[in-house]
Amino acid sequence: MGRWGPLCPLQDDKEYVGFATLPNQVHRKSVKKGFDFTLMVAGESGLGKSTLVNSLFLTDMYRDRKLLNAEERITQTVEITKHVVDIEEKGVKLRLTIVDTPGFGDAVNNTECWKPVADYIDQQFEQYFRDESGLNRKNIQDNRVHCCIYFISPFGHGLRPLDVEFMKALHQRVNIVPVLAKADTLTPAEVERMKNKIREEIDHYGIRIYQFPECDSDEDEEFKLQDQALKESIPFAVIGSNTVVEAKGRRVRGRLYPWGIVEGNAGLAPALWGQGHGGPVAARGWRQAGPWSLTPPRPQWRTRPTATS
Ligand SMILES: Nc1nc2c(ncn2[C@@H]2O[C@H](COP(=O)(O)OP(=O)(O)OP(=O)(O)O)[C@@H](O)[C@H]2O)c(=O)[nH]1
Repeated sequence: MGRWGPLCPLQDDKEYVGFATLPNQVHRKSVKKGFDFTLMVAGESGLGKSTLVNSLFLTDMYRDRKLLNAEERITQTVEITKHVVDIEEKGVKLRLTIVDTPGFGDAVNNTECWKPVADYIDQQFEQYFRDESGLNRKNIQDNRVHCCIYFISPFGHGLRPLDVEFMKALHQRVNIVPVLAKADTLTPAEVERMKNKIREEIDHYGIRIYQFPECDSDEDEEFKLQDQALKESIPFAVIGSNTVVEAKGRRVRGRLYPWGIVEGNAGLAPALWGQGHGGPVAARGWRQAGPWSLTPPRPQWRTRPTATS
C-alpha cells in the first residue's frame, strides 16, 4: 500500500503516490504505449507527393514497387495506399502512417475526384468510433487521418479550380497543410509571388487550413521568432528527391542541377521550410552544395504536435 501525500510525511519522492504524480504516470503510460499519427498527402498528379514522403522520412517507402530505373523508382499512385513506419526517438515510440492518394487532374472528367479521399477519411473516423463503442477498447488502433499535406502546382497562377474544390471538400474533415510543390522550379521571387497569391485565394474562397497553435508566452525569444517565421511561411515551399547525390564528400538526398545541388535536411519534418532565401532556385532549408554555397542557417526543428483530430 502506497503512502498518500498529505497524510504521510514524504521520505523521498519515489514513494509518493499522491495525485501530484498523476501527470507522470499518464506520461509514462503514453510513452510506453507510443503514439499514432496519420499523415495524408493529396494533390494533382505528378507534383511529387510520393517523392516528398520518401524525402521526409528518409526511407524508401515505395521499395516494393516495380523497379523502373535505379534513380527514379516511384511510379504513379493509382489507389489510396497506406505505409506504416515505426519511429523511436529518445525512447518515445511513434507509429506513423502515411496515406498516399492518387493524384487527380489526369482524367477528362474530374468531377468529385475528391470523393474517394473524403470517403477514406470518413471511414477511418467511423472505424475508430465503432472500436471505441465496442467491448474491447484496450488495443484500439487510431487510424484517423490527423493531417493532410495538400500539394499545389508551381506551374499555375495560384490555386486551380480543382484545388479549391478539393480543399473545400476536405477542410471540415481534416487539418489541411498546403504546400507549394517542386519549389526548385521557381526563383525565390516567383515562390514569394505564388505564396502571396495562394494565401489571398485561400482567404477569398473561405478555405479553412490548419492554424498553428498560439506560441506560449513563456517560450524563449528564439523559439518565438522561429514559430512566427513558420506561420508566415504558409504555404510551405517544398522540394523532394529520391536520389542520393554526393555533395562536398557527403551523400545526401537532393536534386542535381548544372549550377549545384539542392539538398534536403534530415529529420521528421525538415523540408517544410519557408520562402526562398536567395540563390538561383534554392528554397529555404535546402542547401546548395558546391563552392558557391548559399547555406542558410539551418533552423532547429522543435517537434511539437502540429495537428489534432
Ligand atoms: N523538380 C522537381 N521534381 C520533383 C520534385 N519532387 C518530385 N519530382 C519529380 O516529379 C515526378 C513525379 O513525382 P511523384 O512523387 O511520383 O509524384 P506524385 O504526386 O506522387 O504523382 P502521382 O502518383 O501521379 O500522384 C518524379 O519524376 C519526381 O522525380 C521536386 O521537388 N522538384
